[in-house]
Amino acid sequence: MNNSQTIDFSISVPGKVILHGEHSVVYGKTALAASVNLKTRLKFTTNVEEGGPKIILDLPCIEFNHSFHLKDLRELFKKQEVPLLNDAPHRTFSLNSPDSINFDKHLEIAKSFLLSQNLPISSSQESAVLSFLSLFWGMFSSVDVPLPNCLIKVTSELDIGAGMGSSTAYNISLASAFLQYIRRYKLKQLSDPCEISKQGYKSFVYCTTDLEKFEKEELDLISRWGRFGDKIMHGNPSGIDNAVCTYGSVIEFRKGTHGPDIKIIPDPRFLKILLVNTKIPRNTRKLVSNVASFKNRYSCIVEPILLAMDSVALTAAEVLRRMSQIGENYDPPNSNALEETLSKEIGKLEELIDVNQKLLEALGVSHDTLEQICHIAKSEGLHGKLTGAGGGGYAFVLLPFRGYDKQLCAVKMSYEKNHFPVQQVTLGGPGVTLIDSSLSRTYEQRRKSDFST
Ligand SMILES: Nc1ncnc2c1ncn2[C@@H]1O[C@H](COP(=O)(O)OP(=O)(O)OP(=O)(O)O)[C@@H](O)[C@H]1O
Ligand SMILES: C[C@@](O)(CCO)CC(=O)[O-]
Repeated sequence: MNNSQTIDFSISVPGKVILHGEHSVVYGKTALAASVNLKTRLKFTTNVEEGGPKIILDLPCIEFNHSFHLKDLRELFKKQEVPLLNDAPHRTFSLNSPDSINFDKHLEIAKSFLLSQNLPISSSQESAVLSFLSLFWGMFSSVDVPLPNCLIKVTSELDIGAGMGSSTAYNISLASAFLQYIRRYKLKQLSDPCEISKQGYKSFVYCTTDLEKFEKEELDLISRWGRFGDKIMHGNPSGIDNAVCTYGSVIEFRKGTHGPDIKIIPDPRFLKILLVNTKIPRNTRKLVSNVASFKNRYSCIVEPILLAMDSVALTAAEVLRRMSQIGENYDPPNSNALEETLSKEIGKLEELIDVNQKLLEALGVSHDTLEQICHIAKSEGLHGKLTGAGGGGYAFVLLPFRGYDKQLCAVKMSYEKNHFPVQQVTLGGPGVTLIDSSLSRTYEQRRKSDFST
């Protein structure tokens, strides 16, 4: 690849809704989450001119725009190697080993770099920029690829800080963009294995067959780096958010000592929800730490609550699997019996939603406003619960299989009267999606020159 050739591409990443298992997933219990049709989008363009090589980071959602000069970033790379756990040597590190980074030290160095930039910055901007710097430094330090002179712009349809995974979608979009740039720069011959590590680092032989999409192993890598970025906002995230934003669809997730156990449930096409925004800001890290301290103080009470949450998630996963199967055979108008079964299955999901909301309340992560929203749903025969870390943010209300127009209209009116914004969303759908327009152009040029010779 020629250095002066422009690379531009877009990445889109969905937000997420946790259906069951928020908080209990942190303690190794099962959780269920789905992607939503609201996205974060990243636009990456190389070769920005004016004022020397730099990376322009444009984040309109949090009103941040700054140019980082490449010479400053190069200094950071030269002065300091990425710190590894147990002071392991750098020959043990590659792009494939985000988990071997000493995160606290890494973050400390990124913070002092940010301080040296002398930027007036809010706490939300600080988290986003630290994620950018940490991912950038972590992902580029071991690879034999020059730093990109580029513009990175991230926009989003997701509300920020409300439990819809905006931070994860942001981190996953950055990790995907850095990986795409590295692939575009390094992989000249598709399908040929290529060493991408610099000398002095652990060998990482990379191979891909398609630069216009990410393969399973590449998605796994993106998800692991996304979780690395999430640590800045969340402390020690369970990994469910990065998994669902990366792979999309509906996933059953459980943490494990050797990586998470992730089962993808084929899109249960009849799942529709109404998202209701409390407009109450909350902080995921704080809520997770409140539950930890509650559990420390009352382990014998909290443990059974977490166990009950596990059973709720496992039972709901079985219901969703049955719904997916029904979906495969569904052929209206000849499916009366299937429709009856579907309504019954959705009825079970409603019961599980009610149980879980009570359990979350007992854990101390609900809020009067979230309960008011669930109460309004109940008054119209519908069922809702908080989603994500709780304490504010969003609740969701499950919509029945059909015939819910009157109820929907009534709850929407009540929510609007109480100034809670609502949005109807579809669950499931794709995870990270890549559109590389410069690649299509390159192929087009290649095709043209093939014809002319
Ligand atoms: N589009 C974006 N542009 C820049 N920064 C973003 C963007 N989306 C999220 N962020 C960063 O993520 C932070 C919000 O993270 P937080 O975990 O509190 O909320 P969330 O991800 O929306 O909710 P949850 O993690 O519970 O699903 C913001 O303060 C900002 O630093
Ligand atoms: C509250 C929590 O369970 C979900 C946040 O989206 C935290 C986590 O899983 O890391």
